[in-house]
Amino acid sequence: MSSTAAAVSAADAAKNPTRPLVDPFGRAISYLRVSVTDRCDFRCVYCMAEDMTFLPKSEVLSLEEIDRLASAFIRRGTRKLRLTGGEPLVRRGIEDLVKSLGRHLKSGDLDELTLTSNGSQMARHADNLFAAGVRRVNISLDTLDADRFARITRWGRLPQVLDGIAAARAAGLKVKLNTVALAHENAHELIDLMQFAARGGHDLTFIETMPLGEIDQDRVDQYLPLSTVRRQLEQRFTLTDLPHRTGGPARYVRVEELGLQLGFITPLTHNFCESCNRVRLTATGQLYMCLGQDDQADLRAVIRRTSSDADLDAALDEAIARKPKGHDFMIDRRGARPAVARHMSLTGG
Ligand SMILES: Nc1nc2c(ncn2[C@@H]2O[C@H](COP(=O)(O)OP(=O)(O)OP(=O)(O)O)[C@@H](O)[C@H]2O)c(=O)[nH]1
Ligand SMILES: C[S@@+](CC[C@H](N)C(=O)[O-])C[C@H]1O[C@@H](n2cnc3c(N)ncnc32)[C@H](O)[C@@H]1O
Ligand code: SF4
Ligand code: SF4
Repeated sequence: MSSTAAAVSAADAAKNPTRPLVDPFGRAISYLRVSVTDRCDFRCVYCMAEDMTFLPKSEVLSLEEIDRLASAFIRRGTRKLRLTGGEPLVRRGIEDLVKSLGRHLKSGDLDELTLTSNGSQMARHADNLFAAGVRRVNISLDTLDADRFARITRWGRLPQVLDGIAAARAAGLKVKLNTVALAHENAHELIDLMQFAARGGHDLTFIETMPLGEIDQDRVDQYLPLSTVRRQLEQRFTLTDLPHRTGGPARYVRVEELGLQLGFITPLTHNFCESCNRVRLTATGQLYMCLGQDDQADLRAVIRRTSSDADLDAALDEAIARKPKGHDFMIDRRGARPAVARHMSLTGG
């Protein structure tokens, strides 16, 4: 962006700080995903290398800084806020942050405060999340087989996650399960996962693996296109398209025979960027305008330099003006093209 354009948006922001954030393609930004930590107690094979190094704690935003940035987005039109990670529930003080952000639900400035979690720590947090106003959580579950679970997550244990899912339900939270479709691991288990979700009254979303960051395995080997999965499911089940959207990228169907709401997240076989409504804040305060691109804006530098909301508004305008049209990642038989070197855990997916 030119310095003149930046100056114009800074002046505009100062005049009208509550103006919604709209990108150059006319897409309003109403969904902020915040990675509260890049650390995790699992090492999923599609997400991280086993010897992953994490950010020094000194670089990570304090809970107050996260609150300030998230609140600025809410003031500028964010209606949905998702805390993610790494594993958000391993961040010390996470319950205080959720409680504090819950004030925006009470004031009506936010429609949804939610979390994406691996479920390992959910059992001890579920009641407090509900009390803070969270009503829905997404929990990752790639398999129901304990050995396979240990192989995929490397450090995770299935019973702990199943307990977490049950505790979330018992606390009154609606659960959406996230399953990354993996060619040689869970391809033959997807229907079992659908039946498990239907029995528990959970929604379920299948996700195509995306080429972000170096991992120890070959992504081409892992990749299972969801267009193939959907065709196979259609031979056995009646899938009715649902208009219902959550503000996230999933397209939903109802699996009539199971009474299940099933989502497909298909960045590779069916790009959904044209209706993108979201940006991502990392634990160090970098704002990524697109999951599949490298460009970022350093919001930590802004809030550590000034307490002025007008300056922060100007920085948000400048960042959103740079939001790209979409991602460039690709996986096919010829290989995988990682558009970005960073791992999913840095931006929280
Ligand atoms: N390519 C792409 N993938 C995304 C985007 N947003 C979320 N995902 C992926 O979708 C998967 C599930 O993400 P979740 O954290 O459960 O969030 P969600 O799908 O927005 O959640 P809902 O609110 O339940 O719709 C993860 O693998 C994310 O990386 C996006 O903007 N682009
Ligand atoms: C990065 S994790 C962070 C939250 C939490 N640790 C969890 O696993 O749910 C968010 C989501 O991204 C998914 N994910 C991680 N790496 C991915 C990849 N390379 N491609 C597609 N989805 C991925 C995970 O399965 C999870 O559903
Ligand atoms: S997908 Fe989630 S649980 Fe698995 S390693 Fe990545 S951040 Fe951790
Ligand atoms: S890949 Fe980028 S543009 Fe596409 S939906 Fe995700 S964040 Fe939006």
